[in-house]
Amino acid sequence: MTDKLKDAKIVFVVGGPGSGKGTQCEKIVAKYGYTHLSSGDLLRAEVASGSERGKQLQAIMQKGELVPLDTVLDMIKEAMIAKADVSKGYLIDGYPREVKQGEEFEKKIGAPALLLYVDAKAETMVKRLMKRGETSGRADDNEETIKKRLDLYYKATEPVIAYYEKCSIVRKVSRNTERNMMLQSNMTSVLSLTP
Ligand SMILES: Nc1ncnc2c1ncn2[C@H]1C[C@H](O)[C@@H](COP(=O)(O)OP(=O)(O)O)O1
Ligand SMILES: [Mg+2]
Repeated sequence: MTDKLKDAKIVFVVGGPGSGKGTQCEKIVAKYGYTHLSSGDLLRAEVASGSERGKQLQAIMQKGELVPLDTVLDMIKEAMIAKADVSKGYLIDGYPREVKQGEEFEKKIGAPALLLYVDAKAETMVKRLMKRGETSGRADDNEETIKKRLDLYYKATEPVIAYYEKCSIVRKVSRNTERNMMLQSNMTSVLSLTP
């Protein structure tokens, strides 16, 4: 455990590729002033830096596979520490991608207060990703890689939701509930500053 992050409020944001995790996070940032950290964005920044490690990451991401756990966890932890003095809490978007990632996070950083599950139909996710691919410039927004990312989501990431349901910290948000989400008292009490 890192001292600086000892009492940090942590919210995991989990959902399939193109489910709208980033959009939900932006809304929470606007309303609650949380720090948004997207594992995918952190990884893409490393790729963009042109480093040797970035090149290896790029090759993995292009195939729609998961990068090594230690790499992504180190990056998240570093980014969290960098914001520790000003952060009201953290939205960890795109992590954990598998149960093991959640367990390691808890060992090295701390336990999440909440898991926000961004639900969307497979068909919707594929449509959005194909559309995003027209302008995103992302090497993984193509039909073949999208299919692999979806398969991996159902196989490796969905079990994460069941895992955290056991401790009753999962809150589901889908298109229908989106508008009401910010009014839900359980969300508000966890996210707000008042103890
Ligand atoms: N927690 C994590 N563990 C391993 N690989 C990850 C990861 N988060 C992101 N990646 C890698 C694999 C993903 O296919 C890629 C893009 O991630 P993302 O930006 O979260 O994409 P998506 O739009 O599919 O949700 O980066
Ligand atoms: Mg994203």
